[in-house]
Amino acid sequence: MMNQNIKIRIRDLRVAYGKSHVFSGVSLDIPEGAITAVTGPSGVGKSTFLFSLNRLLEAESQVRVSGSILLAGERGWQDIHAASTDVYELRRKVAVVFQNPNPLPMGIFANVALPLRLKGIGRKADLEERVVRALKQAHLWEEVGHRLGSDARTLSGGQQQRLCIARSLVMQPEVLLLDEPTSSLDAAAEAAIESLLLDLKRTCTLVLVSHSRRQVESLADLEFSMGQREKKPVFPEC
Ligand SMILES: Nc1ncnc2c1ncn2[C@@H]1O[C@H](COP(=O)(O)OP(=O)(O)OP(=O)(O)O)[C@@H](O)[C@H]1O
Repeated sequence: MMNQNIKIRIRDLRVAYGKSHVFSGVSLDIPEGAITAVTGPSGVGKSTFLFSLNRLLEAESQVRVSGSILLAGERGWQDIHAASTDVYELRRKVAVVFQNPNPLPMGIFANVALPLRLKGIGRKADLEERVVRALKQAHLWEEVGHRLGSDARTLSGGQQQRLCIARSLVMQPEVLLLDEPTSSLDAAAEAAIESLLLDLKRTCTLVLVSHSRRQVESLADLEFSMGQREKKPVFPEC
């Protein structure tokens, strides 16, 4: 049964790149401990919407975001755009997994341990305990536990994607944003990730951009379907 607590409350969200609006007036409650699928035609703004949820869009020049996004926490609602919000801490709580796996050119253990090391956690026993836990949560431990020093790029595509999920999980996020995480994978690797996502919703709130109707129907507790707006042509000056 779906937990009905709200984890993210979005009101009147609007995003534009320069003068071009991607979407406006988006209001949505994302339930805690559930999988919310974001669907819609190509170019409608699914990735843009997803990356607005942990302020990743701010890395883009010319982007304008308005409206409110509130994150539920132990001390009530946190406005993610408030001056008091630490953006690095926000991205620890609301982590992202991208479409293509992006392991760093280093060992399997080192990849997962990196966010901990960057945070100043360097004690060997702490690192080992947390990395093993994340690899187990990502359903990868059985396959890599005996070769933790191997270069992560020697893993298969599906294993690399689960490694990237482990690298996010090691910081114990509350929300995981997934941008078409299986689109570059074969059917077996896709099935492994899907079973992992179903497990993860026991500890995390998941927001999943997906183009696969089958995937949405088998995984999602809620679907947020973004509709295509009619766009007027804008010709460059010549
Ligand atoms: N950095 C950027 N600068 C300008 N326009 C951008 C930028 N990033 C995205 N856009 C535009 O914003 C719109 C939405 O893009 P977005 O990638 O969010 O769509 P999407 O629904 O995720 O697409 P797809 O399903 O193809 O991945 C598109 O028209 C795109 O061209």
